[in-house]
Amino acid sequence: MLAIKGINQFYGESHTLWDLDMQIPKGKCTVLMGRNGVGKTTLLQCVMGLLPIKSGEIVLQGKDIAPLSAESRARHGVGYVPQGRQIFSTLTVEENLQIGLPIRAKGDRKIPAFIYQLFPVLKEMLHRRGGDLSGGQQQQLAIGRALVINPELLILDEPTEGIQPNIVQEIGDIIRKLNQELGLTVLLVEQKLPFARKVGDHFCLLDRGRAVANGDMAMLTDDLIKEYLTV
Ligand SMILES: Nc1ncnc2c1ncn2[C@@H]1O[C@H](COP(=O)(O)OP(=O)(O)OP(=O)(O)O)[C@@H](O)[C@H]1O
Repeated sequence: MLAIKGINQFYGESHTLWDLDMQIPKGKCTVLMGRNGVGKTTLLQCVMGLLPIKSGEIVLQGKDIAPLSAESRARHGVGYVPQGRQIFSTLTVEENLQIGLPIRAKGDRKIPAFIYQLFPVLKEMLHRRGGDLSGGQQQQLAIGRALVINPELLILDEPTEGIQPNIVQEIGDIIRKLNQELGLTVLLVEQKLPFARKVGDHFCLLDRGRAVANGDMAMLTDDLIKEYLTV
């Protein structure tokens, strides 16, 4: 689905991603893992076109999208749930959802009903301000907003960060459902190992801006965890 080929990224003089290769298999849920500061968010932002890369390719279904704008990448079917959710707190739930509508085909610019079926709370709170929602509700809104563009690839940056445990499980169930029932390919950053194991089919490990290991989730051994994840 997505092949990241030899990308290098810099913040000014600071070389952050190094010759990074990664494969995100179609129809699978891939969990991107690594300690704080290894470059996970930077990588997702490069894929989304929110940060420039110095070299390399980002190939989505056979096409290099690296030269394209962020908006154009969304039009190619890449949905994004950013770290910290980035809900517009003074806009209503409905207005937050409407942000993705211009990406949809002309004549079909309405919020798809399945989003309210997945997240009934959004329907109930349609006219409330985003800032009035709880953390868990805001995360549901952020996922719902990303789904408005009908993505084929959904990218989520730490969707469980700062969320109550009972809602974490709900978010996990929804990610599985999007992946298994609606067929979305999912790439998510996750720090919590039990959650990663529960929702992920596949893992990729980053260490200091380099991809160091990947494979089926069952291959995430204690040795790898000790070397690249344990703080
Ligand atoms: N805007 C920026 N300017 C300069 N350096 C940055 C910037 N954003 C991140 N960095 C640095 O780039 C490196 C990678 O950061 P990044 O946020 O991608 O890591 P991460 O793995 O997502 O970490 P976390 O798990 O804490 O979110 C870190 O050393 C960080 O300090």
